[in-house]
Amino acid sequence: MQKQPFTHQFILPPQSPSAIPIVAPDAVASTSSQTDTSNKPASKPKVANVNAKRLCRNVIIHGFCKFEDKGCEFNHEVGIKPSSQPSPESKSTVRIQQPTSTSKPANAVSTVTPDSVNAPVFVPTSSSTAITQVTTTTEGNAVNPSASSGQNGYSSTNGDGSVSGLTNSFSHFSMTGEISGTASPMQQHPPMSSMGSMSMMQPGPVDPYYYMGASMFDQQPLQYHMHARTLPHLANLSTQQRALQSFFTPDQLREELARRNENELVTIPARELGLPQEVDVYHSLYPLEIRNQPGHKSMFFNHPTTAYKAVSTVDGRTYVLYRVEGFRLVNEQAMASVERWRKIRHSNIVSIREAFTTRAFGDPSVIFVYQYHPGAKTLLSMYGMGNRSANGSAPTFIPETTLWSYITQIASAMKKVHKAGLAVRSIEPSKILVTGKNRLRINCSAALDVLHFESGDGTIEEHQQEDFLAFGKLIIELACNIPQSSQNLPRSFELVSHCYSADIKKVVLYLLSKPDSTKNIDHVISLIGSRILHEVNCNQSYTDVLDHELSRQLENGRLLRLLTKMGFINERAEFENDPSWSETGEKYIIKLFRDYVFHQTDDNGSPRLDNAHVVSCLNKLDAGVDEKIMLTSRDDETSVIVSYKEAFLFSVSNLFTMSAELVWALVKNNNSFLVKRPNGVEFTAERGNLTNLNTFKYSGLANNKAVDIAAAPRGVRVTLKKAKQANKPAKSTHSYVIAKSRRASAKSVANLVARSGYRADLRKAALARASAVISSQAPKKAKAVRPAKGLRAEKAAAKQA
Ligand SMILES: Nc1ncnc2c1ncn2[C@@H]1O[C@H](COP(=O)(O)OP(=O)(O)OP(=O)(O)O)[C@@H](O)[C@H]1O
Repeated sequence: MQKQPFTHQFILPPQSPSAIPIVAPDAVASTSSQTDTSNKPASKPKVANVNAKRLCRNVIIHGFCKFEDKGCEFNHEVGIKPSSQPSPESKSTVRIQQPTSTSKPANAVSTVTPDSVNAPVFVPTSSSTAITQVTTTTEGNAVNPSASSGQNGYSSTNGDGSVSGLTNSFSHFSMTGEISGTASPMQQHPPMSSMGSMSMMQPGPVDPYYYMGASMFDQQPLQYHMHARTLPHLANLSTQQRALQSFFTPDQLREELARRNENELVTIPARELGLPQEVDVYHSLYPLEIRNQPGHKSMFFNHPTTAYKAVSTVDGRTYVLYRVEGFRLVNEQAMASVERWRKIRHSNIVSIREAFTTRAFGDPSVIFVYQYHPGAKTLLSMYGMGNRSANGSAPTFIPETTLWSYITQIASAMKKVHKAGLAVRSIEPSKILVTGKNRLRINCSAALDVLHFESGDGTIEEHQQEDFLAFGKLIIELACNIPQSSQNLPRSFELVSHCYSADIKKVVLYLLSKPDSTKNIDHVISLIGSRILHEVNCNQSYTDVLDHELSRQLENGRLLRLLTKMGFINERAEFENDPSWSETGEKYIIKLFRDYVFHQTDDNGSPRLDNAHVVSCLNKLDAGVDEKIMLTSRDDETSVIVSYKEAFLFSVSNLFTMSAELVWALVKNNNSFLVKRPNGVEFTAERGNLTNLNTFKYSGLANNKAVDIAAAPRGVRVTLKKAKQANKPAKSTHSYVIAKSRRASAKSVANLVARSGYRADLRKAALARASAVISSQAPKKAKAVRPAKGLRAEKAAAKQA
């Protein structure tokens, strides 16, 4: 059966809620009606009944009626408006006037149901086709995806947004196969043809997108690829979405680390503070606390003391100098205990570096040098024990888990010290530092051993027993959070029993019990028991958190390396006149890629600061994905389509074509082969370095031509670097195995390295290395053992017997 030719009339089934029947304007309708009428067979009998005026349901549903010529009594004249006698179905349909070139549907928007926005969105049949169209525009204006919408191939609407303009713009996407050139399979069997067979829409020359509704084309299409959507509120993020902050270190941790850095870096010219410029090898002294009363005696040292932060000229690190003022050290032997303390490494002890006497402050002073923990506070200042006695404020109780954590840490430190045959002697709220969340470190180790050496105030065992008492008092003071609370023990125990579990009291009672030779730290640890496990668990969980943070920073490091690489390559002064960096060279792509990543602009030419775009581009570059992007020059004259993979390869190859001097400048202090010796000599273990010295001449990493000599299963293997294949690791070297006599091998090595003009400057080093390798392969001579005589012979005989 022959299908009805396409007309301007669509009558869609009323059952479909989103269907929009489109009716031709009256003029057209009447014309077509007349035409249809004229074409009607004259013999067709006029049906006098009512049905003759009603539109056939087949026409409504299918667009035609196969019984039209077989006696169907309904009206098949689709051009005639059935409004004269509307069918029940037609009442529910929404009608849109078809726009003509002269009349724009002013009320079209208002008559269209909201569902009409669900009309299919325009999708070009092939992106590459679209891009080719765009890039080879006859006006010579290559189009940047980030350029204005007028050039993006989507909006060739007239300034007034008229539909005629739109029809033209889409004409080359027509599905009728009428476009020039070979029709794609898609065009030969357009999807709409199947719709046509359903009589929803007939295939024909009319733009199939027309019915999408004129109102959709009145506005400029949004550039979805240009504008990142605003993220939903933090509370509404779905599982795959992440807030921007989640890519970086949490604020609290960052703040803490930044504060520590600041503490470490802060400095004031020593002269302003009336301090010496240098004390021994330390400079940039900065007092860690301001003393209001000069000559204030420390309760602990029983001497005026001051703590300074200072930088060592030896290793550039920051340390704390504890100055005990006006102390004359008579016996040099006193310093011996410092050596023993230096060997103690424990996470809850501030390690001591050295101690010395000085007159740099104008008086005889003893200086103890300790590791610096930026931002550390003493337990005393942290819990305000000292201040509270003055202002009488109520004590705040330390949570029991925190108290157990403190007890565990101090017990652990004591165990280490006692095991080393020393006594802590500084378990005091003013000498215990808090260096992180609930992290304690016992400070001022060795100080009393040195200062009280002369007076000989007791044995190590006695001091260890004192440690137990000091520990017990500390727990009482922390638990009650009242200074000197250990002096009123019955009252303090009452308070402790009231606020904490009985286990704490048990530990304190043991610690404060009469000194006894059987009293030891192991017993204290057994009393702490399972609390230690809790502490270990907490610490490991915290380590996991920090590990996680570290791994995220690792990703940042990777991206930074990529950025650094691009930074090294782009806009180098020495490439200014290099033709391979011209506007057409392959290296130019890296420049364009940089612009694509960082210098995108919006329609108004304002910079787009889209972090997600930058991170995504760099990740794709790093992974070398095949996705293609169009890079456009700043003057819009050149457009290149490359994949991330190609861009990655260009960037790598260009990095390797950097000058050897530049590579050396980059790697000389930062490479994984470096072996630094304490005496200042730097060795390196990279291949291609004949002397293993970290110098430019011998560097196997930096030099384009380098020689490596190593032992082969037989003879020596000489490997030469191929300068031209530097960016292809598999092909970048050439190896020769020389298995000859020592002299002949030396000659061959010299020929390879020097006579060919490869690296004459390495001749001597190459010969020395080859000789050493050959020597190492020579069979070892058995040592002639002297026969034993005399006493030795007798001893040997006795041994054997
Ligand atoms: N190793 C260190 N790292 C960082 N800061 C430290 C270190 N040692 C001490 N401090 C800081 O120096 C300041 C002074 O320490 P000091 O031991 O003199 O405390 P103090 O309360 O004044 O005791 P005292 O009453 O005995 O003088 C403290 O605020 C402490 O935070």
